[in-house]
Amino acid sequence: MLPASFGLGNMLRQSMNGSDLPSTRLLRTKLLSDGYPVDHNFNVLATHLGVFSFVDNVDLTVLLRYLILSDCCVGNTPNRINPTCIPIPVAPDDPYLRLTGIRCMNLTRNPTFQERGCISNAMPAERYSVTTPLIDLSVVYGFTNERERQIREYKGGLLRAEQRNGLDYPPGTAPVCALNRRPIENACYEYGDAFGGNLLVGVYMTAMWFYREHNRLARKLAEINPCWSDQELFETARHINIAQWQHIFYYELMAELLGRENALKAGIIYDTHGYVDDFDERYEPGVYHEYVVGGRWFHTMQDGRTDLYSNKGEYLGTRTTVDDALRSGILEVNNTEADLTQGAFRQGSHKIDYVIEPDIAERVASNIQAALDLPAVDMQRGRDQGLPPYNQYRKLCGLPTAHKFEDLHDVIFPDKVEQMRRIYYDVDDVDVMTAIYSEKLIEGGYVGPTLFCIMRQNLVQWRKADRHFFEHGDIPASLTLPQLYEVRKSSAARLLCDSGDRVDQIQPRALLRAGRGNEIRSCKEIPSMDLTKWADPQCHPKADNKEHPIKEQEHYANPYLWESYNYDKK
Ligand code: HEM
Repeated sequence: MLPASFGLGNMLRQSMNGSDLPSTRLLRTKLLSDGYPVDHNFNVLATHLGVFSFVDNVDLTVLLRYLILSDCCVGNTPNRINPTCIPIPVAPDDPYLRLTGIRCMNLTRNPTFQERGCISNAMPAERYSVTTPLIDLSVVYGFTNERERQIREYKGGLLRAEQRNGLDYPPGTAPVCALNRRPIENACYEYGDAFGGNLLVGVYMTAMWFYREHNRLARKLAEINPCWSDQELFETARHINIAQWQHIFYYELMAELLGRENALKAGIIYDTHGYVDDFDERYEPGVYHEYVVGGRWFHTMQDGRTDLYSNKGEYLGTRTTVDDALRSGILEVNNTEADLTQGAFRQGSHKIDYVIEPDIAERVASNIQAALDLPAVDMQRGRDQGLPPYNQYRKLCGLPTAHKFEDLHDVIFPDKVEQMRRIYYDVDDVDVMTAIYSEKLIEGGYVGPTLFCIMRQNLVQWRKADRHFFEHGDIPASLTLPQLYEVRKSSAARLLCDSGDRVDQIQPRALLRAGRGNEIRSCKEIPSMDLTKWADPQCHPKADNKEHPIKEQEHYANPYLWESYNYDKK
């Protein structure tokens, strides 16, 4: 969003006085605390879909570099010689690590286009990422034609799957889970993106639901259109699957996190039953550096525990979330997938605030590294990706430039500003990610004003840049209006009912805690898509194929998702 800011030779930006910027571990421990508060609004399913959405549009292969291969903390001292090293110093009086002797956290720079010889070293370092930078289920389908060929069955439009207990599973042969130094349980799934897809529990559960959902859609479409080829079935199932993911992502997850009213005003979502033709060929599909750095704010909502529940709602136990990274095989041990799925919509997420769950703050790399503080890494990544100081984003986002620390009081709590004043040399040194972790939340949303401004820019850009965005009606491949109307019935609740492991009841707004107005109820009461709207006249020559007009009272395809908004309007 803004020109990159690096030091000489693309090293990390320096402080206004020419010294290194302060340790992000120091900033993190002074500004954010460790603790266990539970959110009253969101549940763990929102976290799962959130992290899945990021893996859908950016890759985390940088982890392979520093978790497995590098040592940027030789002898517990930050390595300043190796240019790929950006370790985080730990102060001797660190509140948690003072007794351990750990004085350095291992971290390497993101891979860049420069390293691959694609652009000159004289240009600002540019992060290299291989995933498609759109909301397009690339975790499930992959991001190359070659990978798509590997995961397709080439029969009935299906993705390759093994059937166990009446459920589809992708083949379980991906070698990537060997990176977790724990016993490998049976499977590590061949999702389209095998690394990203198996990475974290939220990702491999969500990838599983959408993988199965593809096959469910393909089988239904084959019943409706027996004359369709494998290719037609595959393309249409994938089109519907991506369309419903975009609907869930924009109208359910983002609408709740940013505030529905805010998202409407910003042109992120629309209050309409028709098409939204906002495709604009001047916009390029892409992910802003600020979006993937700023999005890390949601690490605050990540719980360190993933609870197991029976489908009657009885608490069965809990798992340590960070230990389950790269360990998707656990899903098929006993009833783990079914129990974690129940837990996902019954367990409150970690509260979205300034307190970080201790495992996320102290040992996010599980047993692979002695200590790793994720929010500190998040702040360091802002520097690694060349984000200029916070003051420049204030200007970009319509806030006045701060000339002294006290000027930050408009959007940051005074006690946090006071900490910043003590740690930074100059107000122009303040990192944008440090500020995102410190800003007061906007009215009706769960992000501060700078992150809102950043997310708005990317979310609007994705809609405008993606010719195939589900609400666009102006290309031959667009959904017809009756089909669009069906996609607008989709929801996370329906996805779990159709493609989760043994879900027969759920609350309609499944990302939110169950309770009054959002009671857990039978899946029969959760709106579902009518796939006969995809019936092909060529397979049904005698049928009445006229399109039926949509009635006004059917305005909102899934009334549950708009409930809070209509309530607020009243
Ligand atoms: C078990 C839970 C989670 C763990 C263990 C985890 C861990 C990580 C790690 C290790 C990184 C890379 C750190 C680096 O830059 O070197 C990362 C990046 C990131 N995470 Fe998480 N995370 C979790 C949940 C979430 C959630 C719930 C969200 C958002 C809803 C999220 C959003 C992000 C984003 C946006 C990035 C940056 C991606 C990139 O730049 O490639 N994470 N996370």
